[in-house]
Amino acid sequence: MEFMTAGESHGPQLTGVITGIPAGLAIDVTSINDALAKRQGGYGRGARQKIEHDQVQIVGGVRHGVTLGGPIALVIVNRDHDHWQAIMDPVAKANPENTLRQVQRPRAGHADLVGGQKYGHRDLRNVLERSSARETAMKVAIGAVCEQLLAALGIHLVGYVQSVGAHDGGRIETDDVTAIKAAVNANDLRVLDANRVSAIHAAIDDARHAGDTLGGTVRVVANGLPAGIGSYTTAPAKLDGQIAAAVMSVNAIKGVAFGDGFAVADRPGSTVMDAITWDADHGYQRASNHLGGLEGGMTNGMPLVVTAAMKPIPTLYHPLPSVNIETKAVSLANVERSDTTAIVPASIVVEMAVAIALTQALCAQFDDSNFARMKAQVAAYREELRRF
Ligand SMILES: Cc1cc2nc3c(=O)[nH]c(=O)nc-3n(C[C@H](O)[C@H](O)[C@H](O)COP(=O)(O)O)c2cc1C
Ligand SMILES: C=C(O[C@@H]1CC(C(=O)O)=C[C@@H](OP(=O)(O)O)[C@H]1O)C(=O)O
Repeated sequence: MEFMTAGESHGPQLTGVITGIPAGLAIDVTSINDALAKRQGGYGRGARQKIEHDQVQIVGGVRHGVTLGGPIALVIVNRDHDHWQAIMDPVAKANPENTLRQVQRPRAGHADLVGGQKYGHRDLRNVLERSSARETAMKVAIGAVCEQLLAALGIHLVGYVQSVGAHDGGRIETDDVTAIKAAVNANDLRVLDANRVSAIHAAIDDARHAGDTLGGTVRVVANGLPAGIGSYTTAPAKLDGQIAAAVMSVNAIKGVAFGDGFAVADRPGSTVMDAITWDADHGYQRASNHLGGLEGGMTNGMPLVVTAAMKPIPTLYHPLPSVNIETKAVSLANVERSDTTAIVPASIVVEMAVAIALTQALCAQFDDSNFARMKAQVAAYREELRRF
């Protein structure tokens, strides 16, 4: 399974194409739109989300709610394009007199300067329109299709905010609880401890008032994966590498870890390895899950636990010094309308990145032509594992 997205942040639409999803998979548009709505939510978002009301249109590869086996084509319209028609027209020639919304003072931490240097753009808007995380709306729609395949195989994912940076340089943690799913759906911050929400809102307010921004960490848990997805045999076949690449490709994600993460480096092996157990009903399991469900580049049947670190939003309303690329004068960086933090949307974008990577691994390992055949193969494989 492969996918591609196209489209600029203020262009007419986002377009997505997915190949390699088997025929015969039921697709529910409502749940794709629910995922899109979650991505638009969260405290600390900028004004753009008041304009957009993301809804997917399926325009290829699905008939009467069931996949056909061909490329699946998806569209999400950018409502904000109405305000940008002349500036972002894909066809009409630019009016050289109209310098409105041109960008010449690159923002540190965004793609502006290096993207301009690499692609030869003097108007850095040509960079930021595509480097914008607006693209993650389509990634979520694609991931929501993947989650439907995974759910039909008994594999369920949830993403949530684990911590948010604080304006004083500290960190506000949210608490892990067992009823992750219910709690995640219960509040807009997708955090698990309601008492923490007001502290997090206050930290985000502080940052906004100071013209500053915040990052944080998000966690994704996937339950129901059979052991042995991925492989130890070659570097590109290792599932941990595939998931890390998918998660790191999300805008502003700067770190990824599995299970207990970087902490394992400081602990003795006896407290990090997960002891092997066996019973007739479940076959092999692990007594703990420090390694986050991965051994040797393969799932081991325990929940997959992925944590990702997001840097603060690069656009600062109190901008850092920059350089005007035309005059070379020291100038404050350009200020674009922006989020103060996007940690809540990041929790669903990272969840969907993991869903895409898992779907790719499953489609590579089992029949990817017909979903009923894939499902039967996965069920037979689960039984083989139980009897091993
Ligand atoms: C959901 C989401 C929303 C974002 N919103 C903004 C934003 O409003 N302003 C901004 O400057 N960066 C925003 N970012 C981050 C930038 O897109 C990102 O930092 C930039 O593309 C540079 O890529 P890098 O941080 O991966 O190096 C957002 C990221 C995500 C995941
Ligand atoms: C549009 C989205 O996020 C955008 C991501 C983004 C960036 O630089 O990454 C900058 C902002 O764009 P705008 O200037 O149009 O408000 C965000 O709103 C979205 O998430 O739907």
